[in-house]
Amino acid sequence: MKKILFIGAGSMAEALIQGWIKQKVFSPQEIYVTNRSDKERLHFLQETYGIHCMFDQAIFRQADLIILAMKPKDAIAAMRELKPKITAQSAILSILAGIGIGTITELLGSRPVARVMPNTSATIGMSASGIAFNNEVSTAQRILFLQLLEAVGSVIEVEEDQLHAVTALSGSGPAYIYYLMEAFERVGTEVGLSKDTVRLLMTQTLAGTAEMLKQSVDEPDVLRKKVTSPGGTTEAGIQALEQYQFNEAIEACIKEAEARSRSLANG
Ligand SMILES: NC(=O)C1=CN([C@@H]2O[C@H](COP(=O)(O)OP(=O)(O)OC[C@H]3O[C@@H](n4cnc5c(N)ncnc54)[C@H](OP(=O)(O)O)[C@@H]3O)[C@@H](O)[C@H]2O)C=CC1
Ligand SMILES: O=C(O)[C@@H]1CCC=N1
Repeated sequence: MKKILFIGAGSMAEALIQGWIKQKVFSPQEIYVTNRSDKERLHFLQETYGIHCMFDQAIFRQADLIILAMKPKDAIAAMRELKPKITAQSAILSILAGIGIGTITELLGSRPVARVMPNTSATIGMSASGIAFNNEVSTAQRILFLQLLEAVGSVIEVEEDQLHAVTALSGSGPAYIYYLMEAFERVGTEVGLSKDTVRLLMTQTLAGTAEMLKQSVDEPDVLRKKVTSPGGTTEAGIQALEQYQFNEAIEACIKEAEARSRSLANG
């Protein structure tokens, strides 16, 4: 029986807990969760998933794996608080945006650390995660960390510095798509459809488009041109996107998010 300890009980901790329980990676009895002060939240998680939220402090010393899942702005204080409670035997899996492995080992001592950037689709086993390791991670631990992320979606190993870009793209990515869906629903209803119909049409369109990109040998621009008839509706739509500087907006979006990830390391 393993002891998996989450420090932080927010939306991303819940996504991983849900995913790991659903995929039977860990049983609820193996999962321990703590936060700063929100008792109601812990009660909810305990009732919903059957995990441990009120437990003996000895668990801190016995944890096989500790997951850092607080906001980056709270991370330094949380790690300072954590250090005296834990032993050298616990490995760390950090999902903190921006905060480097060097900072983590500086505060928690030299130990195996996997720095991961998942996304909230881990809830349904569809996360796209990036991962980087420090040199303390053994081959067996590396395989185990990869399995943990594969259980909740796909995972790709990157250089640690590239995790800022991963954060800007796939970490934040679900929010961009939800924002896009909000716009589709708003405008779709203006042009005569019900919100439910727009949701049905556009979720299937997003899923179908993603699957085409996965299965096709063609680049996105080739696939786009196959949709775009000369003088047709798509051409009119794309011209409007260009007129409203779609490319500039996307460039600013990703670069601002990447820069923010880098700046989160500095508090
Ligand atoms: N949300 C997302 O889509 C993604 C988030 N991440 C990363 O995951 C991390 C968590 O994000 P998210 O789940 O959205 O955050 P939330 O704000 O939902 O949750 C943060 C949690 O951290 C707890 N916390 C704060 N300080 C401490 C402390 N000193 N000791 C113990 N627990 C503490 C909070 O407790 P309390 O409520 O009691 O204050 C809360 O349970 C962030 O670092 C973020 O960058 C990564 C990928 C995607
Ligand atoms: O917004 C954030 O900072 C976190 C990191 C990626 C998704 N959410």
